[in-house]
Amino acid sequence: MAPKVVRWGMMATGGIVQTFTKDLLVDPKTRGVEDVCHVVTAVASSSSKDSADRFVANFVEGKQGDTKCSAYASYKELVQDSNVDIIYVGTPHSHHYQNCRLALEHNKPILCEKALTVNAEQAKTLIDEARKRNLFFMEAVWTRYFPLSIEVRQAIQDGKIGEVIRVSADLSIGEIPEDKFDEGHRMVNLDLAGGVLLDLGIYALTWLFQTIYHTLPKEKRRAPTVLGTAMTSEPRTGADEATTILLNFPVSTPSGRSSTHGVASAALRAHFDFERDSDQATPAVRIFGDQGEIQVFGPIYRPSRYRITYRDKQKQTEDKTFEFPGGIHGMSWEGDEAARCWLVGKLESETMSWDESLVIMKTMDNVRKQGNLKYPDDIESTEYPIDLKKRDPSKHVQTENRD
Ligand SMILES: NC(=O)C1=CN([C@@H]2O[C@H](COP(=O)(O)OP(=O)(O)OC[C@H]3O[C@@H](n4cnc5c(N)ncnc54)[C@H](OP(=O)(O)O)[C@@H]3O)[C@@H](O)[C@H]2O)C=CC1
Ligand SMILES: O=C1OC[C@@H](O)[C@H](O)[C@H]1O
Repeated sequence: MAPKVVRWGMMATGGIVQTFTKDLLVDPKTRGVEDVCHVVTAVASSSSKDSADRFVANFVEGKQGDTKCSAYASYKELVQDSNVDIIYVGTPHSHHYQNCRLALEHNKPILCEKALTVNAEQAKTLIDEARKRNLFFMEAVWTRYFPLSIEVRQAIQDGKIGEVIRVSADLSIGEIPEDKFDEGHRMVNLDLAGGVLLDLGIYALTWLFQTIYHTLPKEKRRAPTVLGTAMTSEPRTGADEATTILLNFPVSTPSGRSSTHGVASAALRAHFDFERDSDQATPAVRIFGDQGEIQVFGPIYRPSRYRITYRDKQKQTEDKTFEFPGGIHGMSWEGDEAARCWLVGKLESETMSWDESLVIMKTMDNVRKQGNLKYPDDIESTEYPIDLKKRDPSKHVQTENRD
């Protein structure tokens, strides 16, 4: 049977939208996907029509046969385009709430970049709105859809390492912020909800949640308590440049244990593993079970290798490495998932459910409260519409993507 075609509309023309578009337009058959395929039928830039035109010329034209792609100079025109099935929101997370409200208001399903919003109240408002309007809505946490992540979750559910006692996960990127990011960069700019918690810490939390919380049957999933946090401010902007979090997940195991611990960390100046490309590499995620351990090698947003070691020395250590088929960066799998969900009329993806997005946002709210980290009132607000602070697009520093 011919694959079903899903028509995407891209909201923004920045770094991540470019990467996502490139991945989406790689032939799905290269990754064994036969049921869906993707085209990009519209792109919008809030800075200029020129930027949207350039995007179409560089990333879309010539990559999807005869399918045409419109270029718009406003997000409003994009959400009004009837040739678009689903919108990918790739703006800074400070803007997700306003941008998603706009799309939902025009009855468009959404795949929205992480972090879903700035706070849990905004996330809940969007979820309620999507539910009310019967629209698909998903946080684009790409890593969850990697074959590697699926296998690791399955290994835990199969009991390969016994009961999970503790999980630690780190995403520290080893950059000197004063050299790497000017004060306007989204990584450190509070007006764009900059800082490591929402940008990088969310991956460490993703690993804790997908291995401890998500591997339980739905009715047994309980929000963790936040036992402790440490937060360091970036000297120029006050954004968090290092955050460490200790979580306690309530569980109920056959052996009578009632909690599983999670330790999540993220930082700009430290690095998860300076030896990452050598045979001295150390794992950035460690899932400690009572019968063994699963180690995932970083960067944890795009891991390609894991190892399982066993208490029982008769059992062989297992090492597994993954390829990125068709030369993809790794974002196509979440695109396939969103397309499939939308095609069958699902409102949410099981793998990144509304419940889990919300629990994670609540956890991050709690961490920020303890660290006394606030963003400007307009980006914390649930009011809609708000004209967020104007920027000068000529001063915008576009993110380059790391591998
Ligand atoms: N999943 C992943 O691997 C990654 C996810 N991300 C997430 O994607 C989002 C965007 O990041 P990224 O693409 O790196 O950022 P960029 O700065 O490269 O691009 C963001 C784009 O958003 C649009 N935009 C709208 N309003 C603003 C504003 N006030 N300031 C700046 N840009 C604005 C601009 O596009 P235009 O002018 O065309 O409207 C801009 O190019 C973030 O939420 C981030 O967390 C980022 C990197 C990797
Ligand atoms: O989501 C992300 O993943 C990759 C990182 O390089 C980037 O800063 C972050 O936003």
